[in-house]
Formats: sequence, structure tokens, C-alpha cells
Amino acid sequence: MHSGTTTIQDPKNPEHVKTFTFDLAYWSHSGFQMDKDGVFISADPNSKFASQSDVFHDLGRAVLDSAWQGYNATLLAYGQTGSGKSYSMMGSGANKGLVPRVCEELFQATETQERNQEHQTPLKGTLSVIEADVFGVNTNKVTFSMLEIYNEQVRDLLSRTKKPGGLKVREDQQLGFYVEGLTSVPCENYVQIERLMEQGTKIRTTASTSMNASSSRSHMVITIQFKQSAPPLLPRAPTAPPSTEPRLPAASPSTPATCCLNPSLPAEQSAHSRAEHGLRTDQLTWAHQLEQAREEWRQHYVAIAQERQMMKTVPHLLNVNEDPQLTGVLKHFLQADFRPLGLLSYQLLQSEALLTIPAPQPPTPNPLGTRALGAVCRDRIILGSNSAYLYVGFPWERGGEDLSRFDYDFFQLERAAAEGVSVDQLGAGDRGEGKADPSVLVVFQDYVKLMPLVAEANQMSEELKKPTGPQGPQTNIPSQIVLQGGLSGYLGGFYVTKKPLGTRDPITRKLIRDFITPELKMELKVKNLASSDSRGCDLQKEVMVKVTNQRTHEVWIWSKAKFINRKFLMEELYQRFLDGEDSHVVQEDDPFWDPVQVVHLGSAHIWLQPLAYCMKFEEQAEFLNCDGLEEAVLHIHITPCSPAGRACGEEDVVIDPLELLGKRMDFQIRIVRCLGAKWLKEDAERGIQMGYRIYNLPYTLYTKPVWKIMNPQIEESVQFTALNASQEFLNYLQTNALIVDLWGLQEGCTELSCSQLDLLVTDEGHIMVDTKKISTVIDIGQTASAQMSELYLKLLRLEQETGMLRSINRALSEENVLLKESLEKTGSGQRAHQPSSTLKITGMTAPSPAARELDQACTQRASYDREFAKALKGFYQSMNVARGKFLKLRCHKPPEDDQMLRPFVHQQSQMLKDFGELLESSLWKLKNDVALIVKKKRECLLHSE
Ligand SMILES: Nc1ncnc2c1ncn2[C@@H]1O[C@H](COP(=O)(O)OP(=O)(O)OP(=O)(O)O)[C@@H](O)[C@H]1O
Repeated sequence: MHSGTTTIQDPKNPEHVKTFTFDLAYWSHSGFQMDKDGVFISADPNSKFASQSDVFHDLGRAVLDSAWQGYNATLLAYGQTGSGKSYSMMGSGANKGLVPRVCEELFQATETQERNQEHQTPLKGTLSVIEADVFGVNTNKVTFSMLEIYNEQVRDLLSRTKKPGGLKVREDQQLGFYVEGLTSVPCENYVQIERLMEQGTKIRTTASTSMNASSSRSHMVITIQFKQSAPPLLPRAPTAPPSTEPRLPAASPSTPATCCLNPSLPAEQSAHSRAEHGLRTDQLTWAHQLEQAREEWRQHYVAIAQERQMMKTVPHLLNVNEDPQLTGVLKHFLQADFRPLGLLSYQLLQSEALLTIPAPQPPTPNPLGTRALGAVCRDRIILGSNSAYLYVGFPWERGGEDLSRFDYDFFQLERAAAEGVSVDQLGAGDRGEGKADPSVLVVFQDYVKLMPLVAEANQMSEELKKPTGPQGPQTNIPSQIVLQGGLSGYLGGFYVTKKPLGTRDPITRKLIRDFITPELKMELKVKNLASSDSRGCDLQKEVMVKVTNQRTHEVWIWSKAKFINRKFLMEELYQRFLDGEDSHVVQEDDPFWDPVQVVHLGSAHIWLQPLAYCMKFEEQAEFLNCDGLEEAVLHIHITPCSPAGRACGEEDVVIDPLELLGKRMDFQIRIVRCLGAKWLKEDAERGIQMGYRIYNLPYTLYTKPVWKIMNPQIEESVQFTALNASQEFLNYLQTNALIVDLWGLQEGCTELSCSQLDLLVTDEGHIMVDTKKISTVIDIGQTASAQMSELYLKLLRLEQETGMLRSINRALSEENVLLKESLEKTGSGQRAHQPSSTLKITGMTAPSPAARELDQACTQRASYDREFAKALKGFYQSMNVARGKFLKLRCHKPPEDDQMLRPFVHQQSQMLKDFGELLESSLWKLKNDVALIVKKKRECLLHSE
């Protein structure tokens, strides 16, 4: 960043650079230090670090100046979640943001102006006298309001009573847009505004906690109405009384500078209801309201002082929220005897819910006979999926530790660890240098972030679907219940209730959750993209959500983005349900529903090296699912053959794949059967299909769908032809695997099919592969002249490459001929020139005994080569098995149950042992085979010499 210019470079593509120019741009990533008050300041005079005060200087001042001139001014922060909107607007700790700074400065300026008015300014003095008569205080009026928009509903953050459906936004011809019935509080100084913001934040936090609302989807609007007294000589429009509604600049010199409270504080009424009143009534009302507010303020200050005192001495719970601005905002003090704790206003723990934290000394006998929980300072309590608290114990337990490290991320990681999720477990955690693979870290972060969201989605689904258990939703709730274990609770909290509960009661809802099987189950999965890479490269992984309808067995796979979108829709629906509104939706609008689709179950890798040696191979490959576990077993045959489809024999095996270069290659892929598919075991009504794509085929070829058969015999063959095998194709065969995907079919889904129309086929009807050159020619016929030259160039380059390959080939065969000739010469002593270049031709000439011997030797040598190829084939096959074992090993997860750890470790070491042995034995076998062949070959050569 250089002043207003920001340059962005694509890390993967360094030449991709984009430059953007802004009016103002700030750097705050580096070059700063903290002063003694905790304020971030520039580390040195050359640092480009922009502090909160720099931002205020550039932006806040301008807003204030406009306000003083009578204009409406708005500060709007817009951007991606986590980009620093709240930080810039509100600030964090000592680093105050724009809103507090604007307010502070506003009051400072007001006070200065008033002092000046009292002492000197005659014109303004006149006005201040008149108004001072009425108010007895300053002449400027400031009111404050704070609202939140969440799920398109407006909520008053200065009122504890939530209006179902939210407040209404209205438009007035004169006043423009305004929120009807929004609380607006008169303020006389900055401290009051600070308190109002604190209170508003509390209400916002409580709402976010009880609704499981994510702050990243909520928008906050703070409005400060600033009404100056104008000199009487200046013409001005009749003034409406102070209210929250934004004004048009011409109507009144009042300023809602965009930047929440206690219902007990006096709220202003709508401007409409009093618009017709005169100036004096307005002023009297204002004076009255102000007076009332001052009473209220006094009480408020006492309460705050009490709270501060209690924080020092009394154990309490502090909330921890995803939004750092909302963390530590709620404090729940624990009663003196720590039993019962009935103070949690959190929805799930209403007054009848008791969470017991016994006093540590002496341990009080628990009246319910349940075990003492023994909470220790800094214990974490997680209630539900969105409500996290830090337990701050007795003063003597606290020590001097900075509690700010227990932030949302800390809770998330701890929770992940408790559920056994770690970077290592997600795979490739350590790349050897002690550093985790960044892509795995990203997946881990996604996973950890999504975990509570998935848990919430599950809870909402369970409640909304009104599950029909054995006794339906009207389950008879016993009048006294002790639920052990709490909602999750590292403290192992429990809930006690002594009176019958209604079905909308949180505890009843928990009971329903616990005792009646929910319909939908959402689970987080990590998809390993390596399974769709034909080289098995460890590509990135991605998080997805598997949704299962446990009743119908329908399965859906949702991407992260889809899940997040659905989650917001679920929240909307859930809110309607909580508000007592009709939460029934038609199927198409149901966020929990989707049309059924085929589901990707797993992939099998079949390495294609043998084909490059013209060797037939039969494989039993495992379909591995996203957890790396066996989903089914595939039987597949890949057979090189003649154009007529006759399978090649051992005599056709080549020693060097280059021998196939430029030649016609035909082969058959035969999917024989699929064994033991878990998908079919789970539900007999289901079906499967398999699909694969070889080399650069533009389409995936699918087998026919098979339904309701456990181990279906597929027996589908497709013949492929490479008319002119290219180097690239041969390289592909040597280094890549054919990926066969297994797809799960479920009732009502659309089966997979492939339009083979665009596939190139030979006269025999074989599908053509390795058709680059052919398709380029075809393309040329079809493309516009502008693209022609480019294509011709490509074609030319291809021709050149092919030419080069041909000459390499020629050189190689010539060398071969020379070698053979020199061999013959040594063997027979004949000087005659033999033009023959192949064994067959040699065989056709009248052979001398020595030549016969040589012929024999050569035939023998060819058979050694075949043996060598065979040995290689065996090795490749065992390597395939080893690869499968390795994948399985990598995905083998430790059990959650400690007791199972020993058998797990035993099994793991057995698997490792097997794996090691397999590797050893295959290598040993290959070495032995090769040594034997080399020995035989040497003997043969010696003999022929
Ligand atoms: N300029 C800055 N200097 C230091 N820390 C910052 C700065 N900007 C943002 N942060 C920190 O980055 C984190 C995310 O910022 P913040 O919560 O303001 O983002 P946001 O845009 O409001 O996010 P959301 O949309 O999710 O509410 C916070 O911990 C905040 O303290």
C-alpha cells in the first residue's frame, strides 16, 4: 500500500498484479507498538501504520464539521466479515473507534460553545438565554438510538422488550426513512453515550446468544441526533422535536451521525405524534425527559459501581462470543452460596434451570446427591452451540492471568480438541519442517468454525421438525427431571426442574432432542480432492456437510457455501417458530429439504502402467470414501487387444513403451463387478453406478444403473483406440491412474448418463482416445479465421514434435540394427552385409548353424525381456495394494473411547507391520527377479559370443 494506491499480487501467479486507487487507504498490519494505556501507536516516525486517531482525523472530523453546519452525515462501514468494521467504528479497549471519538468531540465542542455563549457571544447569548430559561442547561440537544438489523428485522437495542417481527421502517415525505417506535435517549455528556453503547451491546449479545445469531450477518445502526440552537435572525424551517428519525438537511439542522439501552430510560416518542406541537411544548417535553433521564442515570451509575465491585469479589461467568466486540459483555454473578445459580438469563437456562457450582470450601453436601462439580477458575462452560462462558472464580483463585486469551478461537480449538479433531487427523499436518500444510490449516479452521454451526443446524432441525417419537411430540414430561451431563458442558453441569414444563420450554425441547430420534442428521466431512486426482497427488481438501434423513435414508452432500446459506434460512424459520408464528413451509422453500441426488461414495485408483507395456491386468481395487475407508471393492479388467478385440498375449508385451509410439493401440476396460458396497448394505432399496474418464476424454462414461442388488455383476466393456499413440499418452499411462467413481443412487434421483454423441469413434465403433491432433484438425474446420493462425501454429508445433519423436525412434531402431549386425558378425564370422532389421527376416534367409544359434539366443533374449516385463507387472500390482494400504493407514482414526485405545494401537502397529512387510517383500521379489533375468541374459550373451 502506498498512500491511496493498493497493489495486489496473485501469490500463485506472480505476474498477475492489480492496482486499485482509493481516496484514502490505511495500513495497520505492522509498524506499531502499544503505549502504556494500551493504545496502538506508530513504532517509529517512518512507519506507515495508521492508528484509530489517524482514521478519526481523516473521517470523523469531516462528519462532525458537516454536523455543525447542519448537514446529515453518515459513516458506513462495509466489508467482509473480520475485515475490521466494528474495530474501525466502535474500537476495541483503549483503541476507541470513530463513533466514541465523534461523540466525545461533539460534547467537548458543545461545552466550549456554551461557555463562549455564556460569556461573550451576544447573538448566540440571546438564544441561550431564552432556552436556558426553559431548560436551565445547555442549548444543544443530543439524543442517541441504536438498532440492529438481523434477518431483515429491526431490533431496538435500547429496549429489552423484543417486538415480534421487529420494528417497522417507514418513509415520510418530509422526514425520509425512519424506524417507528425506536427508543431515543437524551444525553448530556459523552459518558452517558458510552453507557448507552455498552447497554446496547449487552442486549445485542444476549440476542445473539439466545438466537444463535451470528454477528457477521447482523448490521448495527447508531443514530445520534444533534440539534443545535440556531441564531433567531437566521431564517429556518419550523423545528420538529428531537427524535430518532433522520431529517432532511433542509428541514432542520439536526444531524444523525451514524454511529443502544435500558427500557427504564425515558424514550422519545415518534416525531409524528408531536409534530403539530409548538416550540415551547417541545422544549418543555424535552426538559421533562431530560430530568427523568437524570434520575435514571443516577441509578444506573450506582448499578455500574456495584457491578464493578462484584466483579472484583464474586465468582462469575463471562460470555465469550464469536464477535470480539460482544465478548465479556454479559456477566452472570454466582450467588453467595453458589447453589442454586438462577441468574442466567440465557434462554436455555431460564429461571427454573439450575446450574450448581458448589462452594469449594467446605464442599457442601449436594441435596440432590449428584456429584460435586468443583468448578475451578478459568473453567470453560459451553451451553448449547453458541453460548460459551468463562468461569471467573474466587479472588484468591484468580492470579494475575490475562483472561483475554480465552477468546472465541480458544474455545473453538478446545472444543475441536475435545471432539478429537486436529490438524494431524485431517491429514498432512506436518510437512516435515514442523510446519503444517497451509491448505490443511485452512480446512481445519473451516472445520472448527463449522462444527458449532452444524450442531446448531441439527438442533434447529430437531426442534422444527416436531419429531414424532413413540408418543409423538406430546411426550409426557415427568414433573421432576435431573439431566446429567448438561447440553455439552466441560463442567458436567446438570439441569433440575421442579415443575411441569410446556412443550415450548427450553428444557422440554432438550428432552425431545434427547429422547426422540431426529429426522435429519448433518455431519461434517472432509473431502480429499486427492481421490479425484489421477496421480493421487495430495491436492487440497475441502469441508462439506453430509445430510442424512434417518427415516427415509436419503442422503445429500452440501458444500460449505450451500450449508452456510441454508443455515441462515434455517435460522429465519427457527425464529418464526420461536416467535410462535407458523413455521410450516412448502417443500421447495424448506431449508432442510433438497431434491434427492446421486451421491458420490468413493473413488478407486487403477494404475495404468501395465497398459504402457501392452500387458493385460485384472485388479480388485478398493473404493475409498472421503474418510479414507473402504466403501466397496471394484473388479476391473484392462486388456490390450487387437482392433478386432482379440486380447493380446504375452508375446505382445513391449519392453519399452516407446515401442508403441505412433502405433495404433487398442484396449478394453471391463468393469466386472462391485462388491460389498456399504451404501447398498444400509438400505436395500438403493442402487449404484460407476463412472470413469480416461485420458482426455471429454465425458465420463457411466455403467448402467443397478438397483437393489447387493453385489451386482456389471460386466460392461468399452473398447478404446489410440490411432497414433502419442508420447504424452504413453507418459500418461505410465504415471497416472484411472479413477473409477462409485455413485450412490437413491429413490427419486436422476440416474447418471453420458451423451456419447460428441465422442470420436473408429469405424469399429471404439471410442478414440489420444485424439489431440485429430480434434485440432476438426477444430480448424470449425473455428473462425481469427483463431485459425493460432491453431495452425499449434498444429505445426505438434507436427514438429511428432517429427522429432519419429527421428528419435528411427535413430533408436538403427542403433538396434547395428547392434544386431555386429552380434551376427561376431557369431558367424560372415562378412556379408545383412540388410535385415528384424528377427523374422533373419529367419527367412537360409541360416547358417551359427546364425541359428544366434537366432535362438535372440529369441531367448526376447523371452527374458518378457520375463522382465512380467516381473515389473507383478511389482506394479503389489505397489497398488501397498498404495491402498497406505491410504487406509493414513485415514485410520484413533477412537474417542480411551478403553479402545489399546486395541487401536495394536491394530495400527499390525497394519504398519503388514505395510512394511509388503513393501519389503515386493521390492525383494523385484530385485530377485531382475537379478535372475540379468544373470540368464549374461549367460546367454556369453554363450552367443
Ligand atoms: N486496524 C486494526 N488494528 C488492530 N486490530 C484490528 C484492526 N482491524 C480489525 N482488527 C481486529 O480484527 C478482528 C476482526 O475485526 P472486526 O470484528 O472489527 O471485524 P468486522 O468487520 O466487524 O467483522 P464482522 O463482520 O464479522 O462483525 C478483531 O479482533 C479486531 O480487533
